Amino acid sequence: MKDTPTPALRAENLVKTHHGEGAPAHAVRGVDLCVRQGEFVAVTGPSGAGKSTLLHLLGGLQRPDSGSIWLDGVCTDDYSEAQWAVARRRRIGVVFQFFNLVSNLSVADNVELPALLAGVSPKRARAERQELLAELGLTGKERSMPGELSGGEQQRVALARALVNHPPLLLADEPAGSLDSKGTREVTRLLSRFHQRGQTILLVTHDARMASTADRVISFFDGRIADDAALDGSPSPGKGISAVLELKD
Ligand SMILES: Nc1ncnc2c1ncn2[C@@H]1O[C@H](COP(=O)(O)OP(=O)(O)OP(=O)(O)O)[C@@H](O)[C@H]1O
Repeated sequence: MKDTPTPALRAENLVKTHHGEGAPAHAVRGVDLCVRQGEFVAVTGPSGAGKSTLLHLLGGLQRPDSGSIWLDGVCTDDYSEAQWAVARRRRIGVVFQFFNLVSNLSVADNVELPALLAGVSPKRARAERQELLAELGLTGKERSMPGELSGGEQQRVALARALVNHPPLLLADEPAGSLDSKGTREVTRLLSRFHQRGQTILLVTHDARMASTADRVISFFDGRIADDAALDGSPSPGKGISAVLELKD
């Protein structure tokens, strides 16, 4: 019998309701998800569907009301904030729409920081940073401050920072959402390149062209997976729209 490889990420029956000023927002309403090692999954769907909330849950940036998440087969149910922080340093890279770089640190320091926090030697952190910045076309920008860079350059720095510790999983929340078409093409190309080298990626995007570069596109609607399609035509690994319609009947 063949062994099934451990998924990079698995979620079971995730539920999250936000309690803000108005009525509660049922952002994620019972999501099951499995992402294979090396898979590139895009999550699309209308504004307010719950995509960002899902990504925040998967990265431990928000806690689900119920449900479980496994990273590389390890259940995170009992993770403390500190354990999630360590996971985000070593196992999960995260990039956001607005880059979230530390504005008073240089490009080099922004990229090296997660490596140093993970206990990597300064020499090794410098070498990793140099290699990634070269790969991302940012050689010569090491001493620049984030505010001196274009949006596309800042997002490439954010990608370098997210990948400096070689995390097995990259979560990207609208990474091109504040970029022009050139910046969007750049980020799309880079994600594809990292994916081709084996990086597991979960990408939230409104951009259909960007989503089409993934192996698999999940359509999110009203807090649920409405469709889950492998783009190469192989059988879908998750629920399809029919399952959701059945659920609603
Ligand atoms: N911190 C919060 N407090 C209260 N409500 C929230 C919070 N975050 C999200 N929501 C609500 O939860 C729902 C899902 O939001 P979410 O940002 O996850 O959707 P989305 O699909 O990512 O939307 P967009 O594409 O516009 O970013 C929305 O109704 C939103 O208003």
